[in-house]
Amino acid sequence: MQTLTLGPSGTYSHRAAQSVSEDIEFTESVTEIVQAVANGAYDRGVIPIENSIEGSVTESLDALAEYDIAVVREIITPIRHALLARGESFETVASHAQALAQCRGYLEEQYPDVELEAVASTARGVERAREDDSVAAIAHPDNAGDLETLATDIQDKTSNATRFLAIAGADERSPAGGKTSIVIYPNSDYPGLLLELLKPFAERDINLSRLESRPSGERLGDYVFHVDFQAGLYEDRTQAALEEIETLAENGWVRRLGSYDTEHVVS
Ligand SMILES: O=C(O)C(=O)C[C@]1(C(=O)O)C=C[C@@H](O)C=C1
Repeated sequence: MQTLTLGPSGTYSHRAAQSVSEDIEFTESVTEIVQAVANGAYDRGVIPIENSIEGSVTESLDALAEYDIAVVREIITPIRHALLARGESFETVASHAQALAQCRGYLEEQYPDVELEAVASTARGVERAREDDSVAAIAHPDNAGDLETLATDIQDKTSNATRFLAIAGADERSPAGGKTSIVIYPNSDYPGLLLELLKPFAERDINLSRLESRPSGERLGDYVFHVDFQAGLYEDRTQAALEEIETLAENGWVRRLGSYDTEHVVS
């Protein structure tokens, strides 16, 4: 299965994608991954969606609201960062913005004067450190190669974990699975709207595992809601809840991304 994920080789996305396929290619944009799967250029994509310290990967959420794809699996993996460099004297730390944020406390305490450089991925940061001895990288320790591992486990919490989604073409959307993701764009605004959108789940005892709002981009204060819940699309209660939500969102749209199961990858 041809799979596209965030590169270059050695990213955490790459590690998660290895549980999906052996045939992996790379790009340095999450939006491009979703786009390439939506237009059929790849069978699968693996994208980071949420981190336990830093929260949403907003580019991923926005791409899921924009392109018609299916979510077919959720992959949760612990994230343990190392500090890698050609030597001990460096002036800049390069990594993915999420990784820099996950190590904020460590960096402020140990290296208060370094500059932080956000790059497309952790593995791209490693390439920067390889090219330039004034740059250190934050990445998975397996990326060290000829670099020195100056510190390990530098994330601010040992429980640091990221949730990835495996995505496929819309024709592979499945009703089966213990979890479902949907995106709601009500395109209206009145007191109690969000309460009304959530009631159909509460009334059927469907547990929400996540609710995130993102700007619709249409006008200030107008939102798209990303909702994950612990039930499958195959269940009657899910279908009934979604029918009610579709009626409430008749000025906008509801996208059913699909049902899926969770895999925990420890690597
Ligand atoms: O840069 C990487 O290695 C990625 O796979 C991206 C990413 C992210 O976007 O959250 C994935 C896991 C970690 O949380 C840090 C970075």
